[in-house]
Amino acid sequence: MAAVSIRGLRVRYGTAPALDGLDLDIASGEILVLLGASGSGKTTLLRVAGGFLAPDSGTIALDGQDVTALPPHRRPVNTMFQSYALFPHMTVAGNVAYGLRRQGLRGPALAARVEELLALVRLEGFGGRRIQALSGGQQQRVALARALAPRPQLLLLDEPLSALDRGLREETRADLVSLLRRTGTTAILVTHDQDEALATADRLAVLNRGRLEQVGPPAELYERPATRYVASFLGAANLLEAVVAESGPGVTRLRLGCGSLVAAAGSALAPGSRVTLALRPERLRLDTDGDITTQALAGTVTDVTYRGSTLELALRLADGAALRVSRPLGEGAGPALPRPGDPLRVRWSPAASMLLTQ
Ligand SMILES: Nc1ncnc2c1ncn2[C@@H]1O[C@H](COP(=O)(O)OP(=O)(O)OP(=O)(O)O)[C@@H](O)[C@H]1O
Repeated sequence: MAAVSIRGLRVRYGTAPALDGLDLDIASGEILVLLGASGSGKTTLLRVAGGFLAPDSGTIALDGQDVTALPPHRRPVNTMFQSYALFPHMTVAGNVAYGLRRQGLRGPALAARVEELLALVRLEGFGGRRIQALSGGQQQRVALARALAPRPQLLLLDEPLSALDRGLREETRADLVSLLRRTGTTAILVTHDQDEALATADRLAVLNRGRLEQVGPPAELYERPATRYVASFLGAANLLEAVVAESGPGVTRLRLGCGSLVAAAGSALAPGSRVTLALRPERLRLDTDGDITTQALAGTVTDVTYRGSTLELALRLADGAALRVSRPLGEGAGPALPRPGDPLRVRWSPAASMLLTQ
């Protein structure tokens, strides 16, 4: 279980940089989740960390020891691939034992360690099974046991749950986190799934074009995104262009494209400067909710989607800008649902406004 220190990592394929001078520190035992659009450099970072790709420049160190030049089998890092890459002709025990044999473990010590690992992933008694005779979830656990077998100081997980169907994903995700915690494993996990990222990460790192846009605990990135990319990538966000009308202590007044003047928490922006106001759909309320928020925008309903636990509304504002609203549906919410064409006012508190300048 090592602390990881990545400094100035650069990788180029041809001319375009896949990693563009990346710095990242990961604490010992931490689960860092990498999130980013397709092509942002996530796989490239895992390949460099695993030793499968040499960076053009930069270093990666584990507990202060530079491992940048070490080949994959010489560094205390293991990768669990999206495809699991299990050996289909071997048994479950054979797969788990593979890396241990390469480390020189034999006989009863090897058998005991394999049993220990199978117990860890709740597959006791499955050692003699063929890989093809396992469910997807069980194969995932074999792959995890095999990856953890040599006690790697850093575990790299590339979309570890993507092969599982939805029902199994949440259960397996919780198992995976508990296993990483129990073994104290430092992990970098790549996922495309935002919910999974928010639920799994100690810290999230959002990559955009080979650079880190923001790194921090999930709630911090969700509540205080630093950039438009992070705001729109992590959860849904309405992004409204605005001009700063005035900026006083703790509060900024903005003129939106639809002409409305609204207040947002935060200050120290020059009047006249262009900003983006980001609003989470679930932080918007309907006028009919009758609460104490201070400002409203008028729009027309363009689309209504009933999701059982929530109602998703699409609105169009006076200037044509679209606004998404998500409201929880409680008891008896059925009869009075808004309909396309209805005029509707949405309210929100200044504290729910996220002001973005980049
Ligand atoms: N072997 C390669 N040769 C040339 N370009 C590559 C190669 N591998 C990746 N790239 C490019 O490098 C950039 C980063 O790719 P990478 O696979 O790291 O992204 P990613 O974030 O993992 O994407 P995805 O989510 O689609 O897996 C992309 O622009 C990609 O096209």
